[in-house]
Amino acid sequence: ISRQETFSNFLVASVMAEEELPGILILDIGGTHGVLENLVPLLKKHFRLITMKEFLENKKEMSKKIQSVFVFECRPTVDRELLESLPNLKVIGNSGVGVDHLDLKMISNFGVKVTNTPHAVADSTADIGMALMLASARRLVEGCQIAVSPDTKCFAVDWLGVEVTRATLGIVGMGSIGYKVAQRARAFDMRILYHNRNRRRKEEEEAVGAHYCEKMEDLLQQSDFVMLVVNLTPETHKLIGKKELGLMKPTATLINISRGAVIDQDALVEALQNKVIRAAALDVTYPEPLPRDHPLLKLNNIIITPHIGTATVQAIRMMAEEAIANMLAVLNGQPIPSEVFPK
Ligand SMILES: O=C(O)[C@H](O)CO
Repeated sequence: ISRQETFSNFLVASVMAEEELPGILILDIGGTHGVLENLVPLLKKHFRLITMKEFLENKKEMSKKIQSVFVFECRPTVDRELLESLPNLKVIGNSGVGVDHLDLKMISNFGVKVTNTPHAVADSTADIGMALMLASARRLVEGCQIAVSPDTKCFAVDWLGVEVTRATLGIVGMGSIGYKVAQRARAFDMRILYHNRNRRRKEEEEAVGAHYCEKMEDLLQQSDFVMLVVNLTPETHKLIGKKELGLMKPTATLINISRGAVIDQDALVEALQNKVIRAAALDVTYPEPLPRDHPLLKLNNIIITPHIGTATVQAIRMMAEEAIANMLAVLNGQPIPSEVFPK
């Protein structure tokens, strides 16, 4: 069954009056430039939307109606105070795959389920990984700056890039996003290595021509491009530090599309300053955004994008659809497509 079909099974337009629909509270990071507003009609088919303003103005009545919280854009968190004020809350639908901003144990102690959207994010996040790899390899950002500067020199040999084609890509974290990256990298004739907690099935490895490295060190030593696609957990916090950067080739590029805290940023600054590695391309940092005087922003062998892995018209909508399907499944007592559990 295609992803779209799976979602639409759950997306039966509601025939209930707005008053009878389960109440949903939306948490967002603000400044969404109308993106969230575009999702409102979709949410309204299945839920009675309760805005934060409405909730705060009439807490007593509103809090009883809220059965779901929709966490838009992965970063706002749900704290104990909010959980204590929502006695009928059953589910937190996170739009996005990463749930490191949520305290899963605490939430589960309130009897509330958490769901995420691994399917909806996979293509767009894999695309941003490829985009960062290509942009860094071919020095696209510098190229743009040179093209618009008054003393443009075409074919400047002092800023040559490197080729992605036939290079070795090491994927750290071969979940659904990592696998999509491998599928794309195959089209570039890349040699693909991967490191994962669990080895993928033989057929899956063969389909993309990926070789398993039991030890991450082996992958780091051999790769021209290392792409980080792991979830942020206590085990992956600062997974890449001074020692790991030191194992990489001086010509290698580090790409991060997972979470900023997977890299020890101080060690990365040092490695980039001392040319321990060639370059880095990051869609994620900590904090986000970085303070304007952060040393990473002063380097010229780095590209940083502001966590835009899922910032496409299609992904945002699919994330909302997948989150809605999850939340409705919880509320209707059906099997939950993507539930996340505390470790
Ligand atoms: O976790 C994810 O899916 C993305 O980071 C969403 O922003």
